[in-house]
Amino acid sequence: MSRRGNTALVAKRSTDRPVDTTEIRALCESAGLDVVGERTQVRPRDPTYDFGEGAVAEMTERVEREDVDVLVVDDELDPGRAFHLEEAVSADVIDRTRLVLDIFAERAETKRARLEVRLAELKYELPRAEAKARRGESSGRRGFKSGGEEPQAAQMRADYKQRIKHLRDELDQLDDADGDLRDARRESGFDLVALAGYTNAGKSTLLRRLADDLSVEENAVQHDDLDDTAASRDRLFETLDTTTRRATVDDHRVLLTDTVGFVDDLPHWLVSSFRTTLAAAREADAVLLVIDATDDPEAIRAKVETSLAELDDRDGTLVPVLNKRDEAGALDSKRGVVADLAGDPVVTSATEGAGVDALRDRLGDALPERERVELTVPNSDAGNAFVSWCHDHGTVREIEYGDAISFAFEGRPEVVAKAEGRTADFGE
Ligand SMILES: Nc1nc2c(ncn2[C@@H]2O[C@H](COP(=O)(O)OP(=O)(O)OP(=O)(O)O)[C@@H](O)[C@H]2O)c(=O)[nH]1
Ligand SMILES: [Mg+2]
Repeated sequence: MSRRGNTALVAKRSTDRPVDTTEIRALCESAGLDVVGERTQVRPRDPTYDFGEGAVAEMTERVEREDVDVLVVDDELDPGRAFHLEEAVSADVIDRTRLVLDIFAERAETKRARLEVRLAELKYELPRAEAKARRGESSGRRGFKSGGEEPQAAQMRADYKQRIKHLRDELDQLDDADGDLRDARRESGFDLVALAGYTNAGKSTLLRRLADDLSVEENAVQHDDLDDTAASRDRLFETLDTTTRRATVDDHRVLLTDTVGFVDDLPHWLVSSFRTTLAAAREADAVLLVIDATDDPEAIRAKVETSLAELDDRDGTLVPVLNKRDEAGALDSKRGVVADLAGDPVVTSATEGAGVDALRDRLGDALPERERVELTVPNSDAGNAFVSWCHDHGTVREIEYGDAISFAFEGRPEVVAKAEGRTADFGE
């Protein structure tokens, strides 16, 4: 972040009372800003400043008096309003989207997350750069060229578009690679489970509860945020990169993937920049939708509705999880709200471990049906090697060794089909 300092004043305008600044303050904190005060206003959007002139004058005075570096506006500001406001208050003005982008940029660790953040930033910057170019052109250079656009502005737009296209292409390639990786994982006998839900709901904490001690992580993440620092910090968007760990659920070998949390009021183009992390959820065999039980029932309703819309075209079964029961107070109505929208939730406390066994049971039921076949192979080196392969790709039961080895094998249908194909190779 290229700001001078981190002292922030929060400003929020709304047409409805009360004007709630809880979330924008939490976002500021996540961005490392020190919020020294707030100015809220109930009124329609002002065409020049977003806020009314009186509020702007007051904010200007506070910026001066309290040495504020940044005015954080809880709204998406169009380029014109942002410019006017910045001129008026003499501080950096950051809108909600920019703030979220700053947090994303700071958290992004994998190549994918960095590309996604950069893509989102370019999409955010393009209209603002255009507005700036227009302001520059309208002051003094008007009439320089008759008709058409100023060459500089046109060139700038073309550059942005080119960079955006380039990033999209790179991300598409990563997507393809991800799809291939998911196929390979399924063929290796893993069921794929994703954790989705709003930021701060407890997804990563729950993932740690469910995961086997032994973790496999092939996600080029340099430092594993799941281990010693894992006493989960209460910051939003703690998880920006998807992280995958192994778990065992009812004999199913499972890969659990954590995803970036949803947040309200983000423009759609920003959410779509992070579509690849959502792909992990959409294409999983089961999705744990983690819901923060400390929210009030109405907030829970709104969040579950949004989450379901994001996951609308998913392939797998959805398992709702109402987490943080240790802090949530009365649960009946909250549970009812979730049950109405998404089915009866499993109630958990990820920090205390309560409900985790029940969650494993529900997850076991949600995973794809497994097939079972009876197999017989020669009791030879090749036969024994095949049995080890079966252990690695599914569940081996009722094994008997004699002249031949016979056993029951259970696994994902594609794995069972492959196993049957391989027994055919033993001839006879
Ligand atoms: N009291 C209580 N706190 C919890 C519980 N589960 C998680 N938390 C806390 O909630 C905060 C957020 O937990 P995370 O697991 O990081 O949440 P997340 O959903 O992964 O958040 P993002 O990565 O930002 O999307 C942390 O401070 C956790 O310790 C719970 O069951 N009870
Ligand atoms: Mg997380």
